[in-house]
Amino acid sequence: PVFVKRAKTARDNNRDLGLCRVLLAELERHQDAWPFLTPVSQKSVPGYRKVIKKPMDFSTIREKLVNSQYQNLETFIIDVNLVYDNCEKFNEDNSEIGRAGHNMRKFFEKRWTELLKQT
Ligand SMILES: Cn1cc(C(=O)NCCN2CCCC2)ccc1=O
Repeated sequence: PVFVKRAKTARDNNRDLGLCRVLLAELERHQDAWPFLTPVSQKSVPGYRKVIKKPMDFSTIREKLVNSQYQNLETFIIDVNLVYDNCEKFNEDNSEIGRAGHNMRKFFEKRWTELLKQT
């Protein structure tokens, strides 16, 4: 009957750490990465500290990856998406940084789905 649970097939996570390294390297060298390479300066960007509760940037993600602070691919993807969500919250879509955020999110979505489809 339809309600009989089928055994969940776990996906093979053995390549995930390498995948995170590849993905992060591609994000860091993307031409639209410049607003996200280092933490937003809470001193020189008025309002940032108050508005953005969980700041995140590529150098912080790099630090966490190097220090084995990501449990799995999911927690890595959550941090990358936090970069883009913070950017959307703080910047107009029609602004230099707002557009860079949309471009970077699109690029990331495309690349991790491509890499995950790879056998
Ligand atoms: C993601 N984000 C970034 C900024 C920002 O100004 N980043 C510094 C960019 N500069 C580039 C060369 C030195 C620093 C402001 C708001 C925001 O949401």
